[in-house]
Amino acid sequence: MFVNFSKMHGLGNDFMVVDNITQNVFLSRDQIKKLADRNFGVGFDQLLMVEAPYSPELDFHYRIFNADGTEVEQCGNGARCFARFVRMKGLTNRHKVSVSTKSGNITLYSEKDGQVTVNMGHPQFAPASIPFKASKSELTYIMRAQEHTVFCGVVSMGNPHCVLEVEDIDTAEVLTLGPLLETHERFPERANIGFMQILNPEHIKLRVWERGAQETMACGSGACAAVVIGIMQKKLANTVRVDLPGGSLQVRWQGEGHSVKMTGPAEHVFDGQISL
Ligand SMILES: N[C@H](CCC[C@H](N)C(=O)O)C(=O)O
Repeated sequence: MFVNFSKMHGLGNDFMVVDNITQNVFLSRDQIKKLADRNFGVGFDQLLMVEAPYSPELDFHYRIFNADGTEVEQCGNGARCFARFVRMKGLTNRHKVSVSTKSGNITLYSEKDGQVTVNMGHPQFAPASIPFKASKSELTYIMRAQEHTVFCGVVSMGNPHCVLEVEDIDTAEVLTLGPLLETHERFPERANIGFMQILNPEHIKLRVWERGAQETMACGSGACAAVVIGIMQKKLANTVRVDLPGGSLQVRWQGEGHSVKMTGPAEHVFDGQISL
């Protein structure tokens, strides 16, 4: 079986994007893990599948698989690349597309300057919606992992996020605390772990240890989660610049009852074909 794909990235968070409308591709978890391998496969953080919509009022269905082969509910950087891919491949000529994901519907807007804005939907805080083991919803939780005790915010952007505030992003213990918290027993579906340094209410720095992909150059849903947590803790304004190792995103949120908007680039690197 041959699979045609595009290699794309959002600020270095990189993707293998497959048109599963004009192709009929089924990949097992093991095949996805092999394709994700940066030495023996294509190499990517996530695999994105473009599929036909499940209902007439939507334009596409959007499936996301982490490098470890697990299917997940949301990928913000991937959504921007999805928007560029469907126009680039002639699957639509619309600047605004509505797509369903495992966790709900999102809307993608291809801007004239080449950037893409994603309406990421409403953040969810109820522990059961994350999912997260807690008796009630709190602004800040205490988490213990081995010898570490940390204070964090927890939110779902469709996918689960745990956000810690740190003094200095460059010395944050991302590689030790990240995996410990990703697999913490209080996260039954695991979680993405964000390390946020607040420079001022309109500007943060962020590193993310991603569930199923380790530390990535950028995490779109993680940027939204960090801004939402910062706003809930009354430390951030409603429009924030988020500097990630791979570049910057703009995240906007007017508060509870509103959806989160994220704007940033989406780059096409090359097209390829792989035989399986
Ligand atoms: N690792 C995430 C999926 C990809 C999210 C990230 N690449 C983004 O841009 O939002 C998870 O397991 O929920």
